[in-house]
Amino acid sequence: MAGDQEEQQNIRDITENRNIILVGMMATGKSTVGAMLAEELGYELVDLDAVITESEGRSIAEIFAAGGEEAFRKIESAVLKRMLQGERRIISTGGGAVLAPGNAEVMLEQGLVVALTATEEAIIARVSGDENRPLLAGNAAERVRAIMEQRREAYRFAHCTVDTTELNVAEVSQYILMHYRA
Ligand SMILES: Nc1ncnc2c1ncn2[C@@H]1O[C@H](COP(=O)(O)OP(=O)(O)OP(=O)(O)O)[C@@H](O)[C@H]1O
Ligand SMILES: O=C(O)C1=C[C@@H](O)[C@@H](O)[C@H](O)C1
Ligand SMILES: [Mg+2]
Repeated sequence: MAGDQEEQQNIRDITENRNIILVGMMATGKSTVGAMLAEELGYELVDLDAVITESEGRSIAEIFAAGGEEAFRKIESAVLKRMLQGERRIISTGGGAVLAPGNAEVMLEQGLVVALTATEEAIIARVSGDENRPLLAGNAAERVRAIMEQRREAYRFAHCTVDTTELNVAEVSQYILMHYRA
């Protein structure tokens, strides 16, 4: 292959096999959009919360109940780093996977990092009636507001950001694919 062509092929190989890593607040759609992207691209879907639950043999609520948030974050960081060692993966992280020091840097190295956002109102509506998020126990709307305030800067490190408030899941996926293929 001539030099130029070879370089072009290398660039294509790198970009085409790159992981896509979805970060963002709870209920911005990381799991749902991740599943659609994996289907579209024929990539492996890695839903971090699901991998943690499976490898621990316990629910997220049980992990929080036994060791608190700190114990959960340790497990989450270890699983995240393990899952990032691969390619052609769609990695839907949990909402707090960006919090532990160093995780953001590893994500940026290992793929295209896309932050999903939504307004407080949209998030509160999407989590209503869902009991599976220990950090939202009690008054879920209050907890969403407090956590969003705490994490105001936490998702800014991403390569790009998509506001999902007015988009459906298919529209969010298409938008990400456009960025990925660009
Ligand atoms: N763009 C969207 N428009 C409307 N509803 C959505 C959208 N994206 C996701 N939802 C709905 O919001 C709920 C939460 O979505 P999902 O579980 O994908 O969020 P998540 O970001 O993975 O949350 P978590 O951080 O807790 O894992 C689901 O009921 C899903 O169908
Ligand atoms: O935002 C968070 O901190 C969390 C989000 C979920 O995906 C789970 O990872 C867990 O409930 C914690
Ligand atoms: Mg999820």
